[in-house]
Amino acid sequence: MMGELWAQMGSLMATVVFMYTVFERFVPPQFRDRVQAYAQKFTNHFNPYIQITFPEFSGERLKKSEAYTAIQSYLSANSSQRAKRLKAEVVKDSQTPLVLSMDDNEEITDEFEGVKVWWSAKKASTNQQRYNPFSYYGASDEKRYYKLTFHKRYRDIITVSYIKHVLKEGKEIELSKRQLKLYTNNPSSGWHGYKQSKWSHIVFEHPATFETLAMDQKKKEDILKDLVKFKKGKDYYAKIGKAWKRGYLLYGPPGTGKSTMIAAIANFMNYDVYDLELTAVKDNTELRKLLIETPSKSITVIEDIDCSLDLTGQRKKKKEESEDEEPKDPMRRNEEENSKSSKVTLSGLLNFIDGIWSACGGERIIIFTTNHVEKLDPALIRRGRMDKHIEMSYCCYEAFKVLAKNYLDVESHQLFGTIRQLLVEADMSPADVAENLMPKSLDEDVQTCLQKLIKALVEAKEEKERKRAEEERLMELQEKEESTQMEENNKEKTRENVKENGFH
Ligand SMILES: Nc1ncnc2c1ncn2[C@@H]1O[C@H](COP(=O)(O)OP(=O)(O)OP(=O)(O)O)[C@@H](O)[C@H]1O
Ligand SMILES: [Mg+2]
Repeated sequence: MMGELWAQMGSLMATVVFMYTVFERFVPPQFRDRVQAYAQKFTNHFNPYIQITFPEFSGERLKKSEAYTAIQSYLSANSSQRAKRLKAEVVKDSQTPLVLSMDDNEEITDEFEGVKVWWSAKKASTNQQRYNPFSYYGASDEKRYYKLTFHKRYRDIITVSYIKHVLKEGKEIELSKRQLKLYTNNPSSGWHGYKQSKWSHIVFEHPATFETLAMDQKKKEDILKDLVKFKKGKDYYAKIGKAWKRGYLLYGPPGTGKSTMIAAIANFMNYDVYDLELTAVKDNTELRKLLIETPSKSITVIEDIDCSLDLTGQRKKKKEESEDEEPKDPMRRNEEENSKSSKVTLSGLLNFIDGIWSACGGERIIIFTTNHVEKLDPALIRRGRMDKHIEMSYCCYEAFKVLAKNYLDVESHQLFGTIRQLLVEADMSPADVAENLMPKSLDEDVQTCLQKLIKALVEAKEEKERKRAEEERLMELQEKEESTQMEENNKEKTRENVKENGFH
């Protein structure tokens, strides 16, 4: 039986070799293309399978194809179990340094809605014999590509749904595996020249997560729900005709976890962070250039927005000017306007966030933080612009319990009751609570750390009471002064009346 099969294969091979020799010998080169095309047509007529290739490099400038990379990730996720020959590569910017993918000429099968397809990784050498120093494929001029084969009966399902599904999943796998980055803006003096760019980055490795973030549980769940809704909201935002972006304003006293929350959001969403230092931005034009370079799936952060700029200045100045009775010297006015236009302004920032920026790529989050929400211009924080205002407050009992679990690995203790009471009476930031909870030496046990915190809380409570008493004293003093002043004014008025009317 086997012998017969070998004999048949041998004669088939011989026929192929014979036909190839005839083709090379007798068909003149100018007709070879045409003969090949006819032969292809002939075989296609009987071949029920369709093949699609996805080359590694495409386009005129031979850019690495996004589709190829996405397919590679998609296939890698499965091929390490299914393919027998694997290729191990060290991939830059990935959480797992060694990535396994199917080796050249290896084939695996996949199934989609009951349809079977075949994927193979191929490598072809180009005809270029000469060494080409500008080649994208390296000295050997090898072209790699993936080949997808399926039955022509399933043409629609594969070309319409399956390929879309592969690319989407591949991209998601890529994103979940990549290392997050923290970008900071370079001063514009360094924007030009070789290899200079507007943003510099380092690997973002902040360990903060929503589990370790100490805050009111309900508030935390609320934020998480909001983020999940945003992540899945592509179609929803398109339906309502709104740009797919979300603005958060985090406000609260120092050390209450605003920056920690940003890190937790980045880790949860798997987004890069673009930390925009406004004081290093010269004017609105520069601001636009920086913002336009932030990609989708990113968080743009502007910390301490109240300190970065006098964002309310412009509006106030305008008002003061209109109240000014004397018109200004035109030269001075010109100078002032020039200096104004060469700065980053509130309106420049807002116009850009609301306008063009929203149109260039979705899935972006912008976060402002401030210690003084009351100082911000209402225009900056109105709804629609900053979708969610999140107050990060002094440590409450629930937040303390998270910190005690994080720092001391305890969930209950007899001192918790005292601490609960003191947290209501004293104002202490989670940063200070954490600092007191952290054991400073090996012989500091849970009891010692909790007592340390109680002592600090008692001091904070006394300090708060002292401050309140001082404020009350000042208020009383001010009220007294005002009433004396009013009495004086009344007396003055009576004296004037007496003078004018001439009677007592
Ligand atoms: N809510 C919190 N949960 C967990 N850790 C916290 C929290 N708040 C503060 N911390 C701890 O305190 C440190 C300082 O907190 P963070 O920098 O997030 O405060 P912030 O609100 O951004 O302060 P600032 O207003 O000064 O920028 C963090 O490194 C973290 O360890
Ligand atoms: Mg901060």
